Amino acid sequence: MRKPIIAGNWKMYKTAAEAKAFAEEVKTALPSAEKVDAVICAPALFLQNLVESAGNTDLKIGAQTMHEEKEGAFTGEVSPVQLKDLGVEYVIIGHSERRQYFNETDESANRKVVSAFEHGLKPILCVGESLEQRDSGDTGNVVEAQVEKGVARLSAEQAAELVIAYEPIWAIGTGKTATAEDANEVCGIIRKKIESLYNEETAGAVRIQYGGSVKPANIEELMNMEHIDGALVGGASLEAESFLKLLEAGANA
Ligand SMILES: O=C(CO)COP(=O)(O)O
Repeated sequence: MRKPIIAGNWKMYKTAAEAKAFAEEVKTALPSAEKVDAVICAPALFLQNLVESAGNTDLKIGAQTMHEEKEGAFTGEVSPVQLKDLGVEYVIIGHSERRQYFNETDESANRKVVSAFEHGLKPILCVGESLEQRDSGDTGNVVEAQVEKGVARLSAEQAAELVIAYEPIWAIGTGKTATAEDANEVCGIIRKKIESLYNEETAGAVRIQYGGSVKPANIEELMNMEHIDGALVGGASLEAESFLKLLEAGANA
């Protein structure tokens, strides 16, 4: 049985005061950590304060990206060692917005995933097709290739610990959600790919999230699907009340 994982991706939203108020509200109302992993991936600026606000509650804090090197002359970047040092636990890698606007590739995502594991962070690797790729029937091939390149050099134990987020690009921030069946089908393709690259046990352990316009109104249906183990949520993770509803749905799945 895979434990559901609900992660909020705040992207470039909120002020420090808003971030703190969110954590203070959410941390007192979390469902049991035995039932769901609750993660907020915040702008790097707020990570330290959020880790402090979350304290020893079950609210886990994640970054939205990181550099692959542990240190160096990389102006503006944040290293995995720095994140780990703050008490950050998760890191989103290869989000489609990073791929689109910041030239990230499957290869750079792979280097970051490997580095995250090396430095004791839990990576959430994002994959997903564009509308054009979906319309031309390429979804399966595109996502399989992203997964294969993304997990290169990972051991079976690491792959089993990985979280993969399937986020169809056309569903992000558009209000368009993949149907639960379509999302489940692609998450199933991802799981099969992990099985072919590793083994059945690893494929059975890897957690696969769906992301793209997830909200309290549609999460239950998504979470009922066999291969969907959680959600990576943008807009609907910004308000405490909405995030708590998503966590509740995750805990009850
Ligand atoms: O990109 C996303 C999460 O990483 C999805 O964003 P929305 O939930 O706002 O569509």
